Amino acid sequence: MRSYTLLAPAKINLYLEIIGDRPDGYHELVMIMQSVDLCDRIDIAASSQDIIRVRCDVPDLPTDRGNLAYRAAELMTQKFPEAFAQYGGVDITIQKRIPIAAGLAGGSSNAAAVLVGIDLLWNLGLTRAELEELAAVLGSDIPFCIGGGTAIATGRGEKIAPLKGLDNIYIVLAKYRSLEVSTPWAYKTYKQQFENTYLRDTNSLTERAAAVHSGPMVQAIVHQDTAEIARKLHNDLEKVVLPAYPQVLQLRETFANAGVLGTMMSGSGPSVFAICETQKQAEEVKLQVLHTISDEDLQLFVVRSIKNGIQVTSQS
Ligand SMILES: C[C@](O)(CO)[C@H](O)COP(=O)(O)OP(=O)(O)OC[C@H]1O[C@@H](n2ccc(N)nc2=O)[C@H](O)[C@@H]1O
Ligand SMILES: Nc1ncnc2c1ncn2[C@@H]1O[C@H](COP(=O)(O)OP(=O)(O)OP(=O)(O)O)[C@@H](O)[C@H]1O
Repeated sequence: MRSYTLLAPAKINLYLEIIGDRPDGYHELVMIMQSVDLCDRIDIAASSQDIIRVRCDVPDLPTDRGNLAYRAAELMTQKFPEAFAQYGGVDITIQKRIPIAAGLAGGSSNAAAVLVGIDLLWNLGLTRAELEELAAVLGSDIPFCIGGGTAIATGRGEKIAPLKGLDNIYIVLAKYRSLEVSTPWAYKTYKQQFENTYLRDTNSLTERAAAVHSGPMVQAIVHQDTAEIARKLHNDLEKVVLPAYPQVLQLRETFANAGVLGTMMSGSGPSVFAICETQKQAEEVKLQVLHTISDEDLQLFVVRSIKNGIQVTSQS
């Protein structure tokens, strides 16, 4: 039976601006996404049974349709019934390293890895654009996770324009294990408070996205100017999450006091990341934050920006 091992990286949002809402209940966004080298491992193997089976080393995570990896495999069986009939089912094994419900797109990245893995397993030869289109059916963050690296994401987050990849930037990620923030809650609360700022016509939305595309954050990325990137970090969802979750605010302040180049919440939280000058500083900041907030519930990781999304590491 053929099998593939894939690495599914986490993402952070260097920039997240909510510019409008949509008839489908989602929001119009302009985001700048960045993959980091904190990865889950996904093993995908052809199965002698005509079923999808998901196994995961985190017992709390569902292994049925509640798991995004399962749903990605199910989508492939629906879209490519002939290949499913020819090759049979799939066994998916997930080893989690990315904190769950963290704003780091862990589940999204797992789903992206399953799409890429089944494309290989079934010899479908799908293009990046075709994989992104399938990914968008499953979730807004999943298309980015396919190609990863550094990219602008617009629409509800599913339209991806790659940017020049950043050379090693060292980042500290922090998350309280037991703290979760609901993404629908964050967007709903933002709408309740800031709907008056939403752009209403297509031209204004396009113009705003174009302005971000030629704006200071993208310029900083083009020039690989880490300090400037760190100064231009932005996330509109902080406006609703920080007041409601004092622990997230405390992480932001603790990082800032540790002298990092810049710090921001990722996605809808509750993870907070900090951009550091060097790997050495990142390691020191991690220790300093662990010392300042002496809480066993707090997880910290030193990670590095990477230029790729889903990667195949071995096949047999
Ligand atoms: C916060 C981010 O992680 C930033 O990258 C994403 O915007 C969220 O991406 P995601 O988790 O893949 O989101 P989805 O699974 O597509 O949507 C979850 C929920 O978030 C809200 N949502 C999401 C994306 C978007 N552009 N507008 C929204 O309002 C909707 O209530 C939706 O029901
Ligand atoms: N393979 C998976 N890995 C992690 N969570 C999953 C997975 N499949 C389903 N989930 C569910 O999805 C929810 C969100 O988890 P996930 O780790 O993807 O959040 P996130 O990092 O906030 O995602 P995003 O940044 O895309 O909003 C969790 O409540 C979890 O139960």
